[in-house]
Amino acid sequence: MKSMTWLIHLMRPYWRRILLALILSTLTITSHIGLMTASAYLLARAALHPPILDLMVTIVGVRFFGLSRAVFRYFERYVSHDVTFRVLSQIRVKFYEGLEPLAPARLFNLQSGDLFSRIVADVEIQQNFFLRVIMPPMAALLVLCGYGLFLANYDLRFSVILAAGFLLAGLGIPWIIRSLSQGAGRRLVSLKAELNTQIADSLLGITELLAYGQARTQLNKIERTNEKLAHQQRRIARLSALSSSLTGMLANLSMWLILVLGIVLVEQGKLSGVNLGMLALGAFSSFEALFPLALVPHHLEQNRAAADRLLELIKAQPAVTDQESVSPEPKEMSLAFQEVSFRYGEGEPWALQRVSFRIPEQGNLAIVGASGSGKTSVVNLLLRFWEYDEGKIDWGGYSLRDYPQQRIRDSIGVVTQRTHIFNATIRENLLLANPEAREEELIQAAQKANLHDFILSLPKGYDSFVGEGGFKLSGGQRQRLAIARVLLKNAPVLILDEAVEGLDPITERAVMEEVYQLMEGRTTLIITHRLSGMEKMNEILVLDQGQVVERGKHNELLQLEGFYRKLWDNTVQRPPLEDV
Ligand SMILES: Nc1ncnc2c1ncn2[C@@H]1O[C@H](COP(=O)(O)OP(=O)(O)OP(=O)(O)O)[C@@H](O)[C@H]1O
Repeated sequence: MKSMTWLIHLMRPYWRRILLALILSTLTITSHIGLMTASAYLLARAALHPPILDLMVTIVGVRFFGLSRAVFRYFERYVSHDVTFRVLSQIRVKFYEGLEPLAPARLFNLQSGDLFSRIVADVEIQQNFFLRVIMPPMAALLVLCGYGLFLANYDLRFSVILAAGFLLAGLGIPWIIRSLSQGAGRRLVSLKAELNTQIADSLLGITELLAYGQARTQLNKIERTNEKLAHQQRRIARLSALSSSLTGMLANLSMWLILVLGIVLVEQGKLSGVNLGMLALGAFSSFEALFPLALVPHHLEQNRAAADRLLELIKAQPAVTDQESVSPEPKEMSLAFQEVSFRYGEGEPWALQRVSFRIPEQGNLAIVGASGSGKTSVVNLLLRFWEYDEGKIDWGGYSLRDYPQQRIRDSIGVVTQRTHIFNATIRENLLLANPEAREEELIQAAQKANLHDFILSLPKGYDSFVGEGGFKLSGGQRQRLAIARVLLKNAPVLILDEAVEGLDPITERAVMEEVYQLMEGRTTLIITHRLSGMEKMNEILVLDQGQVVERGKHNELLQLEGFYRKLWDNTVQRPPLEDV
């Protein structure tokens, strides 16, 4: 129910347009009724051969209703779709507003296909809410009142027959269809989401599927889900056809009942014979308002299921929330962890336990350790993606929690192993870090990152497209682009999280040289499990299972003959770059 209240709340600002759409929809059906009644009356009168002038008003009426039906239909479609698309854009805005604070912590649990399905399909479904759920019953009610009153002018029993037909077709048939559909609407929504998830997953992993010869198996899985979806869609199509026939039958029945009653009244001299066809055909055509009603419960169910999925996400509690207090100004660009403990969720193992370190302004620190030891978790906390459970993180003399998240992120430049390159030009990818950067600054950053010459060698230089995920760039070029971004951002704090992971040894060392230059004048945290260049670091922290097991300088740690020594011995030692 909450989700329906949410949707209605979003529609409230457009109540004038909604009212107009409703009036236009009622007028369209009224014109249809008018056309049928006027035509039937005209035929009946014409059969009596009256003077042509007596028929003029009716002839004009037939022409008028014939035209007005088309005109009202046009404007009704225009206004109702305009309202629908306005509401859809509101939903999208609200959804993105709700989604943003959840990134990345709360979104990790969702598969990309599922998220995509919510963003696109679940939002799109809401276009049915006004067009197929709210408007049809209201228009039907107005038509019943209008034509019922018209019939009551001749005999109240006509109105009773019409009301009974409307009740059966407007409530009885939807009830039957709802019972027969047995939650098909909800299943359709979840099957579509499942199909999207499977397709997205398969596309992302297409290389692995091909390499392991599993493409056919995955395709079969998709086909099975697709078949289940098609089965549900066929069921809905059958029910839709059934509902149309039942409504048509009731329309005919009501028409016949009105006709029979009319004949009796004509025989009793209480009704003129020329009105007979008009009243019966008018009743028949008024059922046009009832055809969409049978599927209202089905659409409502789909809307609720999709809106529930949207609300589930945007009403989720963000992992980190900004405090109300005014943001302090850091006294200096230093960073300190004091006995910090953290885990990703209640009941999960500790990712960090009582970790302490301090990086003075413009100082540097490296955190090394085996895979899964908690290195990236340190970065996640510093960037305020997650909230730490115990201890204190201090930034420039104040608790990290005192700063708004954006304030912290504005001061940090990050180069990670998975630098995301957007499907745009090199220029646009660079400007992401500083949209105001001038051309000279752009070139300077690219030169310092050793990327400028490569960019110039491309046919369109800085305006060359790099493809989705930067597939036209090599691993080294991608990391250099990330370094150029950090240079452009010119942030006082630098975090390098496995920045050279996945690069060949020569490129790794070349990129590392650029990274070390980047460190100058910046407070730097390097996360790595490769130990080349560690002798340049002021302090090295060795993490194992979330705990600091060793700390000190490179040579001191080697002499300890402990964990670091083991890591060092297992790392292939490479000669300096000049010797390569
Ligand atoms: N989003 C998450 N939800 C739950 N647990 C997580 C999440 N991310 C990491 N972990 C767990 O936290 C622990 C520390 O992970 P972390 O990514 O910090 O290690 P790491 O040292 O950076 O590893 P790697 O070098 O492989 O990147 C691991 O046991 C990991 O399984």
